[in-house]
Parts: sequence; structure tokens; C-alpha cells
Amino acid sequence: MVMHYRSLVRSSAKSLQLFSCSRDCSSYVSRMRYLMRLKEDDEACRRALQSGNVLLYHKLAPLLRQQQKGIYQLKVLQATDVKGILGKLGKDEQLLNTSVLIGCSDGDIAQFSLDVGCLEKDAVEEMCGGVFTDLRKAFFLLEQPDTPLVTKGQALLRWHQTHAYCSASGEPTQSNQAGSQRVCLTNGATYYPQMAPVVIVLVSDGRRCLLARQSTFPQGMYSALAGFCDMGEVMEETLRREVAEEVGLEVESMQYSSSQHWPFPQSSFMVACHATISPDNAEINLNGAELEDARWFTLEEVEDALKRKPLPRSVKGEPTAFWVPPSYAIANKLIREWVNQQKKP
Ligand SMILES: NC(=O)C1=CN([C@@H]2O[C@H](COP(=O)(O)OP(=O)(O)OC[C@H]3O[C@@H](n4cnc5c(N)ncnc54)[C@H](OP(=O)(O)O)[C@@H]3O)[C@@H](O)[C@H]2O)C=CC1
Ligand SMILES: [Mg+2]
Repeated sequence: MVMHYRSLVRSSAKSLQLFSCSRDCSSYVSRMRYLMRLKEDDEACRRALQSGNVLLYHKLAPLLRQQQKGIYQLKVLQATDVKGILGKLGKDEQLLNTSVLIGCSDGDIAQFSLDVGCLEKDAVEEMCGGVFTDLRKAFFLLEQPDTPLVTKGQALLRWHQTHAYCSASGEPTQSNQAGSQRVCLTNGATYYPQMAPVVIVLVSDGRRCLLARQSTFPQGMYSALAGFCDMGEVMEETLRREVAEEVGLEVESMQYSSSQHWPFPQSSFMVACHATISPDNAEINLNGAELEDARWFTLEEVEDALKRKPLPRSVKGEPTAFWVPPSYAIANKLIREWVNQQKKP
């Protein structure tokens, strides 16, 4: 096995790719091992925090800074900056220790998130040169690569804010330094951050795709079908059940696409799939309790919708032309994949 690997490394351009992959992998491995250690060793994590990067949130709204007009970035602070802000506002530096570990940068710097909801919002914004922004709005303003980190930071802070007590004893729970678990102080029960598994599926009859909307969606937006997994279900069962429940159709085949962490309304683990149904049994039987509408859309209609700008939730009034979820949502990825598939010769 080793001989085989070495002979590959010695030969040609293909082997160069393998070699660079092995280097990347090893730095990835060392970063993951480092994060693992910080989760297990409170003292090491406290030390990492002192020289770490911190993303600030105010009541779960992340701090962004405007780089140029219309271009926003996450505002990343050093732990020493945060201490300076706390000092100027006459607050205890201990607040920094409630930061939770969310990752490690390429430069091996530990990254944390901290909610400063107990501080005066305007004062912190002024000192940092940033603005606390609702997460949904932040998704529209940030570059795509920043969104997983800012989402993770918010999700972990939210989990801590809603798991301060043990559900068995009713007594307080205490977080480890990294924030990767909470333990009940009386019965020792350990709680880990959780996500609810959801299947999201783009159904096609071979020629058209099925999109639906809930009454709570912004005006004109249609998305792929989605549903939470029931206890004990496997992904394939959830997919078949949700399609049957929501639109009364029987799935014939399915294919996994990709996954996404979704923070709204709370952490979901979205598993995205494509599914097909028979064109002979394509009549929609809508479950009106869950959905306001579901329709088949042609390739041309979907391509037009992909070009339209999303409308804010606040826009009310006359129905608008149909559009689809924005690029940060995995529904958008499924829809684009379907379009590309349809255009293949
Ligand atoms: N990223 C993306 O592209 C997209 C993400 N989504 C997300 O997918 C998720 C699921 O979609 P949705 O169609 O609403 O799901 P469902 O079709 O499963 O319907 C939601 C209902 O399921 C019940 N439910 C069961 N388990 C849970 C749970 N763990 N958490 C919350 N509700 C639960 C609730 O009913 P009750 O209130 O009666 O108890 C809820 O109203 C949503 O969070 C949505 O935001 C959806 C589309 C696109
Ligand atoms: Mg649903």
C-alpha cells in the first residue's frame, strides 16, 4: 500500500495533485486535532481564546462592517479588542469567557463567537465601527464563504441561551470552555448541541419540476418541498412521506445531492435530494394545512425565476412574478442542478 502510494507520488502531473492533496489533508487534520483538544481541555481553550479571533453578536445579530458601499464583511475582533471594549463600558472581562469555539482559521487561529446582548448596542457598534445585523439580512450582504461561519456562531450561541437548565432536574447546566457541551450540576447529565434533520427534495416528472409555497413565505417565492424527519425514520422514508403528505404524489426514484446547516427558525440539518415521479401520476393533491400552493414549473419558467431578485418578507400587496430562494439556500442549489440536468443533450 505504501509502495503503491510512493510510486504514484513520484510520477507526473497527476501525482502532483495527489501530493498537494496529502499536504492539504495533513494541515486539515492538524487543525481538526487542535480543535478537538480545545473541546476537551478547558485550560488550553482559555489560552486559545486569549489570542483568538472573536465574532460578536448582539441578541444573536452578527456584527458586520461595510467595506465599501454595498459590500459587507464579518467584523472579526481579537480577544484583546473585546477586553478593551468591556473595560471602556465598565463591564467585567469575564464576559469574554462565555465565548464559544466555532472553528480554526487557515492560519491556525482559534475562532470564537460571543453574544454581547447585555451591552448597549449602539456603544459597541460605535467602538467597533460595525453594525449588528439580523442574520437573514446578513446572508444577503455577506460573501458566500462567510455565511457558514456566521451561521454556526449564531446557532451555537442560541443553543446555549436555550439550554441553561437540565430538562430532567430543572437545575442549571454548565458549559465547558469551548461550548461543545453542557453538564447538569446535580445529576451529571451531558447535553450536546443538536440540529433537527430535515429532507428537502426537488421533485421532477422528467420535464417539469414541482415547487411549493407556505403562506409565511415572502410574496411570490416558491421552494422545494421540505420536512422534518420523524423519530426513527431514515432519509428515504422522510422523503417519500413528505412528498406523499404535502402534494399527494408517489416518489419513484431519488438521488442525494448535498447538505446544509440551516439556522431558521432553529438549527436544522438539511439533506437535499432530487426525486422523480411518473408523468402518468403527476396530479398534485395539495395538503392545504401545510402549503398555500404547489405547482409544476417548466424549464423556461424556472430559468426566468432564477434571474429575479428576492423580495423582502415585509413586502405585502399584489402577487408578484414567481421567484425562488436566494443562492445561500440549498433549495436554490437543487433548482440550479435540475436546470443544468434538463439542459444536458
Ligand atoms: N435552506 C433551504 O433552502 C430551505 C429550508 N427550509 C427549512 O426546512 C425546515 C422544514 O420545512 P417545513 O416545510 O417547515 O417542515 P415540515 O413540512 O416538517 O412542517 C413543519 C411542521 O412540522 C412540525 N415539526 C416536526 N418536527 C419539528 C421540528 N423538529 N422543528 C420544528 N417543527 C417540527 C411543526 O408542526 P407544529 O408546529 O404543528 O408542531 C412544523 O410546523 C424549515 O426549518 C425551513 O426553514 C425549507 C425550505 C428551503
Ligand atoms: Mg414542509
